[in-house]
Amino acid sequence: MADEVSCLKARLLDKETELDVLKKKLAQYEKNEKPCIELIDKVTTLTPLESKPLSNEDIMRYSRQLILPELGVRGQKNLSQSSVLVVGCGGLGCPLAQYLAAAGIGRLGLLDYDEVELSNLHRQVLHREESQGQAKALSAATAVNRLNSTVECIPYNLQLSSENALQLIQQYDIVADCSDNVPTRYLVNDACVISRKPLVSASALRMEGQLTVYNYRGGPCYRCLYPVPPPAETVTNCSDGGVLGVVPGIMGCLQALEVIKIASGQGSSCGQQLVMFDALDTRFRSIRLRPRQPECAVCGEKPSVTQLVDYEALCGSAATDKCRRLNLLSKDHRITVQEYKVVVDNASSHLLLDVRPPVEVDICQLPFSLNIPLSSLQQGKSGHLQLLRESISQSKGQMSGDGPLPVYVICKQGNDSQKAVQLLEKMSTSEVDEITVKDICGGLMAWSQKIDPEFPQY
Ligand SMILES: Nc1ncnc2c1ncn2[C@@H]1O[C@H](COP(=O)(O)OP(=O)(O)OP(=O)(O)O)[C@@H](O)[C@H]1O
Ligand SMILES: [Zn+2]
Repeated sequence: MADEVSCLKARLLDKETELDVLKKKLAQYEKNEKPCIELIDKVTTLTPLESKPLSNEDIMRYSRQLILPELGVRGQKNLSQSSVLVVGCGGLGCPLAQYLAAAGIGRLGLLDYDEVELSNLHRQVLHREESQGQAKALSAATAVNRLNSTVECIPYNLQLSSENALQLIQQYDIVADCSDNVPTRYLVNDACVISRKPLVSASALRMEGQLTVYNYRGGPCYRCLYPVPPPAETVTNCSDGGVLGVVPGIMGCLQALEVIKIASGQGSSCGQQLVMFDALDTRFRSIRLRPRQPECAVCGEKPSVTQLVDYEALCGSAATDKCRRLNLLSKDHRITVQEYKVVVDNASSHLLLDVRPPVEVDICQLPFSLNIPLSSLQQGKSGHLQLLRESISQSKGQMSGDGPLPVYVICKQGNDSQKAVQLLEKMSTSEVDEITVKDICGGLMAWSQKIDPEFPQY
């Protein structure tokens, strides 16, 4: 009888515990359904993080890393008292924020001015299909909060600029650059040097990635290595060059690793080192970087940059424009997609030259276009030049009048096509003398947006 009673009591206790867990879970789901995270559109003043002992829940949650001698209780507590500002919640920022939150970082500032798009989802793994159109900072913060609600998450729907960077960065212990443009890289660097914060920086493009920690323990800053910005037209981003989603995933994880080592107190070994990842060969290489440069404009002995400057002017490119529109040609060397549509509708004689690489032509193309990639024109590939000459004389033969043959050059967004126009103009063959060359502004993406909505966007 007594056995029976204690057995029933034990079963009841089990059921009650199960019920409790289910109730807690339900409450959590209900809480997460609501947008419980507040999006911030200006820099606010943060209170310092408190030092707290690890709770039993913390001990259980972090148990698998707590027992690592490299981390231990001291390292875990250091993590929980550290704050990290993530600049950019894209391909790098998503995996970085995810692992920092999972590891128990104290405070995460998630900064991005942009909104989630369908073409982000193959690599920006915190965002979901339902988050399309939502601010990336909010979408990332919601996902992070679902993963670890004990992490204080601050989503900034802001563009990092010379006006707000110092005030923001000064409030964080470590900064992670997960942005995708050169002006922001210089801005983040200078703000970190001026605020004396370590900068964990990574990049990923196509099938390659790079990682370095700048301004750390006397090591170089970004400007020590790259004192002068590259010419704007030589810089490629993911929407121009493409990227395999897992590559920023790997680089963002490496960034998380370095942040965790710095925040926990173990220290990073990348302070004067560039780690390069080649995804094609699945190989990492590491090179030692030159040390801090005494003549560096920002961290040198007599710095000329002591406050933030105009980084878009410095780099000759915008910090927000994802399509980075180049402006290499005068107006009379360009036509709009609407003007080109009139040419097509009137069946006026012309040659349409598509200078995209074949891999993009495979995705979509306008009928009757001649495809010669910009790279082939630049390399002066004889087969391709011959093809161009033949196409010009063929189209010229079909012309009714005597004037030069109009050649319209198109690419994805209207940058490469401008370079091609410049190249064709420099060519001094007699065939080229018989043509007028113009770039189609905004390229095929403008065609899709303004002329033919059925034409795919990519
Ligand atoms: N100055 C800045 N302030 C805030 N966020 C920035 C700044 N510069 C870049 N970013 C953000 O950094 C992120 C970089 O990530 P990534 O290159 O993967 O994304 P993307 O710009 O969405 O890519 P895509 O070029 O394919 O559209 C972007 O979300 C971008 O909005
Ligand atoms: Zn420097």
